[in-house]
Amino acid sequence: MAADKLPLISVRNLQKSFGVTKVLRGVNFTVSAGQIHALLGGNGAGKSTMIRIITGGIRKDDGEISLSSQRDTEPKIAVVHQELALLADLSVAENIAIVHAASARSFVHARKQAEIGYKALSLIDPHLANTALHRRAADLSMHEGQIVEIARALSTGADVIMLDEPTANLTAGETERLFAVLRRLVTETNIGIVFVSHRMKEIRQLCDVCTIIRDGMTVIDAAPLESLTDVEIVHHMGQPDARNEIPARRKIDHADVGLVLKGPECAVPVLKGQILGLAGAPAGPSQVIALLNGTARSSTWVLEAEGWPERPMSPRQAVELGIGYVSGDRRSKGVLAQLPIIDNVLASRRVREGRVFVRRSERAECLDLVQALKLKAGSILDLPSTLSGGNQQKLLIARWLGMSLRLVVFEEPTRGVDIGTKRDIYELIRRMADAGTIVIWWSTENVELLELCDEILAFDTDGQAKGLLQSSQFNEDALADLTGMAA
Ligand SMILES: Nc1ncnc2c1ncn2[C@@H]1O[C@H](COP(=O)(O)OP(=O)(O)OP(=O)(O)O)[C@@H](O)[C@H]1O
Repeated sequence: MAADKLPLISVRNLQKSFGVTKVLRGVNFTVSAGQIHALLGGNGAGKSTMIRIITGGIRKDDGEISLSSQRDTEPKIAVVHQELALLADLSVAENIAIVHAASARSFVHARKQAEIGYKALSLIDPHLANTALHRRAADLSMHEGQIVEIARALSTGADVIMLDEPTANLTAGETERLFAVLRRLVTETNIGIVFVSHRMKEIRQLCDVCTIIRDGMTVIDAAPLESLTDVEIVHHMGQPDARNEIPARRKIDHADVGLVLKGPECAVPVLKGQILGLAGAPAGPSQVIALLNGTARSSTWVLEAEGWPERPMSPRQAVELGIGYVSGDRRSKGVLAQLPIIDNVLASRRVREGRVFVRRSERAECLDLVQALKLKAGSILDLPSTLSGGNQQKLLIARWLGMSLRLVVFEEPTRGVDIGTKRDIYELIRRMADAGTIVIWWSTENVELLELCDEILAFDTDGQAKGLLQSSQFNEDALADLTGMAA
């Protein structure tokens, strides 16, 4: 067998149940050396469960797994999960170096840690490499944490690196750099890479082959990507309607200004029912978002809207004013991990209406919302941790569905969401806007902003607002230029 085709991971007929739910029903998966392998499937198909079994996080019920290395060492697999897994009290350098086990102890080794951290980080973010090595992981933004985790995985010297939705939260420029590094690693060191993503454009840009899992079974096994069209891929994933067009927009009344966002040297009027996209690195959009969701303690941005203060003083006040917010950081700012799905879904209604006692009708109310989003859950009394990543994201959106809101703020709402569900979410966003709600939406996926928004406010990497694009001026290059991310 040619060295570059050596199977590094070989999974045959993998089976796994959680209680009575059979999640994996015969998964085959082969990752070869020198290959970037797209692992595809709808939300809840079983991708993360398989990864957790391969890496020893949970036990299989049945099936064969064999791992090989190209060196004379134990095979090593590094994973970047959808949810960040940094040790909050350790520094960035310590977090990166910790995977190099024996070197994480003495003073000399502390210097070594900084060296390892610097080398790893400068692969994708030279600025972070120069500034963040000694910061505590707890003080990093989600975006910075994501970069640190990826850098850590890249620095392990693993035979296979698995990346689960790594580009959510990365800007276009960072994604470009990451892809270049991955390609270089594969060419120079002949490792295998597994890329789990729902972003078709990126999959095509980066990957050589794909495996598609549907309802816990492999339906396409390591096929070259060029042998499948997008429509075929989506069809194999069991999402026949995924390429439906989003219905045309209702006409917006241009005299009907709902609020004005006032920033340093700019004022952006936003019409009722308008979808305003925020594009660019998080520095700028996160200031606007913090202003709107009531978490900004001081801000260079203020609001001007009838009956509203310049700045909501707390998240509670924001909800009471009729402002909804879907956080991009679902683990620490979104999902209420200790409460069942029903409480998670109904949380904002309860805050808004000051409900203290749980109403009997709430069960039906929750089931309606779960159904409207096709949220795949065993029972609404289960904890959110039993949901797949994409379904946890739907849970956060369900929270605001059907509520009468003046404004809703979305932060990467399609993060980890499969292609079919993305279209459902786009439609929901459109419907909210058509009902007169202002939608403010930050996404790092410029393509979706260009498809759905009426206007896009672009920020450069330093957080300065650089321009407001009207829909007639929309194109990818203009947006890349304004956000300072032209390739
Ligand atoms: N501990 C658990 N208990 C019960 N069910 C679980 C548990 N972990 C996962 N599941 C279920 O297993 C199914 C597969 O989940 P998994 O996370 O593997 O999907 P996925 O393909 O990675 O989806 P996504 O694209 O949304 O991340 C889901 O329906 C999920 O609800």
